[in-house]
Amino acid sequence: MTHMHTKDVLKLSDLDMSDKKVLMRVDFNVPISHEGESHVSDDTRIRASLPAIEELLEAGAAVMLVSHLGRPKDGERDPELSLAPVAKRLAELLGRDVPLIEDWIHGIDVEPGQVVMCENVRFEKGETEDDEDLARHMAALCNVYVNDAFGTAHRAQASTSGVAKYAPVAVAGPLMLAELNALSKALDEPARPLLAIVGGAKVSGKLDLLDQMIDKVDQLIVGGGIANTFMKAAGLPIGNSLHEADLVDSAAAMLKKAEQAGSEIPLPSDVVVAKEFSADAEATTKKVADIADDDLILDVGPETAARLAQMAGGAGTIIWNGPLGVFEFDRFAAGTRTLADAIVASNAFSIAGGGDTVAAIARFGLSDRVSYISTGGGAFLEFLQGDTLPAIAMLEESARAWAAMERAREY
Ligand SMILES: Nc1ncnc2c1ncn2[C@@H]1O[C@H](COP(=O)(O)OP(=O)(O)O)[C@@H](O)[C@H]1O
Ligand SMILES: O=C(OP(=O)(O)O)[C@H](O)COP(=O)(O)O
Repeated sequence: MTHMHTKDVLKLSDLDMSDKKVLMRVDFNVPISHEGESHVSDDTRIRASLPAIEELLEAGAAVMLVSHLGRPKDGERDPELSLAPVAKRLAELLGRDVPLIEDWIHGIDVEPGQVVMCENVRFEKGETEDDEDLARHMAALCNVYVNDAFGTAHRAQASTSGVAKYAPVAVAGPLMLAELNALSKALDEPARPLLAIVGGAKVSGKLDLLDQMIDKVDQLIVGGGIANTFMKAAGLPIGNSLHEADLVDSAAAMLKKAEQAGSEIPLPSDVVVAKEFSADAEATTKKVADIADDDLILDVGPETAARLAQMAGGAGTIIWNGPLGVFEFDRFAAGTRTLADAIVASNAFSIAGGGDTVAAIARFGLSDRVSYISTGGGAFLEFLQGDTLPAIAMLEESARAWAAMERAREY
């Protein structure tokens, strides 16, 4: 289905990293709990980056880590989105100090064999717009830029794209390469039927991808805010639930397209609703027709969950990004849990990814039973479309420039 020739990018072992200042983009956009002292509630993405960090430190590099966390307003410092809990967790995992640098864009003091964490890159104005000036500042911090952030490879932003243009050289990290290889292999000739499950809260980014996906997969299950948008498109009541009003028309067009292609997108017949978005809100299970104007749909109901679980049981390959409901609240976790149980009990090759999806699977204790856990969610959905991800395109460009320079040296 998709092919990635990893020879087209440079990797860590292609360069001498000793005494080099290395700026490495990682995806530490992890779930944070603010109950008690703020802490990382799922560290999968941090652990996945340890091999790259350790390899660089062993090679004698000075390591500066850059990541975003959440979606602060461009250039605004939201204390709830500080990477402080992440730096703390990373320090525990590495067994060494990891200072968090608040003001880093104009220069960082870091010695070979040392690692520092830069504060949330989305606190810097222009990051999400791939601002050239910001990208140049980031590039000026380093001798080598490494991109190991597969989870953010679908974003063309200053720290994932622009910086690679201006840094002396840009290379792919080991997690980035491992993810691309594993997903290419798994999705090359998938066992059929191929089932995709797309749920969660990032409706606008993901719903757009479904149109092409309908042509590639045999079955599609939607959940979370995406399912709500489809329900509205089908004329069903959704009360006050999360959805994307601007995309209702395109959801309606997709329902029609799927029906014509003979691959129905099943919509919930029952749901679990609440009157407020909170862990101890009263949970009521009802038929879709009974949803009231002030209801929030926070999970699928048991009848729907059983139907979706049955679909998972019959699949040859399952691709899953995005929980079916608000699994962080126990009362609204049953739908996601039922589906996760069915996925791991099936004979399908299962691929699951995304910050929250992976956290849900870990919460249910099922991580070891999914065939492949990816650190990417939206990134692997975009990878599925078959186009080169923007961050990878930049690494390829840098590798071409590097090769040209090597040839010129031989002249
Ligand atoms: N019906 C719903 N209403 C509001 N939020 C939802 C609903 N269903 C799921 N969610 C939320 O979606 C979030 C995950 O969405 P998303 O970021 O798209 O997934 P991922 O991080 O796995 O890619 C979870 O925090 C979950 O609570
Ligand atoms: O968590 C991420 O994506 P995911 O929710 O699809 O797993 C990435 O860090 C990208 O974050 P963004 O969607 O705010 O750019």
